[in-house]
Amino acid sequence: MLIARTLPDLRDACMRLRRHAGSLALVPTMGALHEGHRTLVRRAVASGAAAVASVFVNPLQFGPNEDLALYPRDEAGDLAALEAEGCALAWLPDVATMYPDDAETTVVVAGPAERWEGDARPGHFRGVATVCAKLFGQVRPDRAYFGEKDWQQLQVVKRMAADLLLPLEIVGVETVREADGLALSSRNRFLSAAERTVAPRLNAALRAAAARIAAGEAADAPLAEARADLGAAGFLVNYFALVDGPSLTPIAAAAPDARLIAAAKLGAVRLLDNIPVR
Ligand SMILES: Nc1ncnc2c1ncn2[C@@H]1O[C@H](COP(=O)(O)OP(=O)(O)OP(=O)(O)O)[C@@H](O)[C@H]1O
Ligand SMILES: CC(C)(CO)[C@@H](O)C(=O)[O-]
Ligand code: BAL
Repeated sequence: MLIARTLPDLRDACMRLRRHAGSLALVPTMGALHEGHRTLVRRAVASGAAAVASVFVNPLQFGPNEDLALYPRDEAGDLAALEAEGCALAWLPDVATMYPDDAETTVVVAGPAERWEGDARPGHFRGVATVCAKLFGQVRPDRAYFGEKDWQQLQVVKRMAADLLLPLEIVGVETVREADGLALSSRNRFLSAAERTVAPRLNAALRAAAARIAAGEAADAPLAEARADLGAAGFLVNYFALVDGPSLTPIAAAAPDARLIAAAKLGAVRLLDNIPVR
């Protein structure tokens, strides 16, 4: 596996890989890689392209009171995992490369970036869209892989790529879960043992509400009951909503592309999850 830490090294590696494999597939990550990330890399490798994974903890997507300083970092473990999955190139830029002092441009997506995570984390999607636009410009991949676990992020990146006429395909990959339903996330390691036993209830509440809504019930009561049950179990529910999947606008009942999305805090850890309603 090649490792690039500077733009000249990245350009050289990408040119060689493109010549050899014909196409490039990018997996953007913030490191602390787990089976969810590894699944994205496997999907990229299976596409026949040379897989490029970026590892960059992006300061622009963290709010002033968020966990940037505490975000888990494990470069040696990340490189070993990427190599084991057949990744061709690891791109490990530093902050000065991604955000030169004289930079004056950021990317702001409206529509799917509004509401939900957009409300809970002001500026977050500006940071995500900006860093993804830069990564796409640096690597020039034919495809980029994102997890459905961060559903709203996936829709924001798809919207940005379409609106800016970027010549790449954005591929969504189904959420990888623990056996008890908890979506894998780098932040799960901060759950206490007691919180870890409660955490799968978020996914269970989504599945219970989805079954009722898919059976024809209006969303109000299942959503209200899910919020109340999760509150009683110790979650601080941020949102638990039925939306149109691509646009993230709230809807009142089942529809094609309907999706249940939720964010809830358990102790210090903010958990995200979502599932289709069908
Ligand atoms: N359980 C999962 N299943 C599928 N994809 C995932 C999963 N967890 C993360 N990803 C995807 O991996 C990519 C990188 O995510 P990131 O590095 O933020 O990891 P994370 O585990 O989501 O961390 P965080 O704790 O910040 O949510 C994103 O496209 C994300 O959606
Ligand atoms: C897409 C991403 C790598 C951009 O920093 C990040 O938001 C993430 O890890 O999901
Ligand atoms: N997985 C989304 C990145 C973040 O929480 O900032």
